Amino acid sequence: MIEVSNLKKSFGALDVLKNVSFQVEKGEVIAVIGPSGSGKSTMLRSLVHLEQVNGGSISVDGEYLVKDGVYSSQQGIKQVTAKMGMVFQHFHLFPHLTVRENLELAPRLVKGESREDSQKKGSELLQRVGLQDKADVYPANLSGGQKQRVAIARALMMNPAIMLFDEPTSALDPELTGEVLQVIKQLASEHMTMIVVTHEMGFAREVADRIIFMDHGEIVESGSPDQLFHQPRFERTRAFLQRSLK
Ligand SMILES: Nc1ncnc2c1ncn2[C@@H]1O[C@H](COP(=O)(O)OP(=O)(O)OP(=O)(O)O)[C@@H](O)[C@H]1O
Repeated sequence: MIEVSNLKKSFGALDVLKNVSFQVEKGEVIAVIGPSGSGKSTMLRSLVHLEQVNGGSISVDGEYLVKDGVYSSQQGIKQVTAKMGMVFQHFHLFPHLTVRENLELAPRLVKGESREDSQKKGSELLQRVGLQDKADVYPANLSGGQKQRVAIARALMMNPAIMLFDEPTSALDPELTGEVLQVIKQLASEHMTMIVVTHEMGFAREVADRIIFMDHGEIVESGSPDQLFHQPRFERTRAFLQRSLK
């Protein structure tokens, strides 16, 4: 359903993505791992047009965001990016809005949903992430784990077909990562299509259907967690895993 081919992205003279290609099927959970600076975030951000690529193609369900380096019309870009919800490392909640208002803003403004509909959906999603009692609280009064769960609920408000997570637990104290990973696991069990950039190897092993290992702007190896964690032929991923577990 997501098809990425020969993606290229440079920042000045720095080639950050070099011919990145992969596909994600409906319902698949992909974990993207790799050293710092390998291009994981840039790849993810390119999918939702937060980065403009220099070449290659991205399509979702056959609709192109960019084809051979040429972007679709504004309308086309909107249609493709609307299929994806994104969750960032640093939450990106609106600080001047309550939790409920953070959730309801985009559905009302972008989709023109009625107050009644967005309130109903907001309450359901807050319940789902275990924060029904925080609806009228401002982000400053939430823990990092709670903020991230609000960010996930906010992304789900737009009914995305695909959820993208960019290191969703990296900014959290270790004791708060579990509550966020639990919500992502719940989505995986409901067969939400997801791409999760993560440094949480245990999570990648447990939840991902497939792991993509990126290094220096390339997908170096990819396979099931079992393959990557245990088979000798995936030696570069294994070497990385051993380094990161030290
Ligand atoms: N806006 C930018 N301008 C210039 N260079 C950038 C920009 N964004 C990213 N880079 C560079 O691109 C490279 C890849 O960055 P990216 O954030 O995609 O890596 P990453 O694999 O997600 O790293 P990390 O795990 O540390 O988040 C890095 O060398 C980074 O410094």
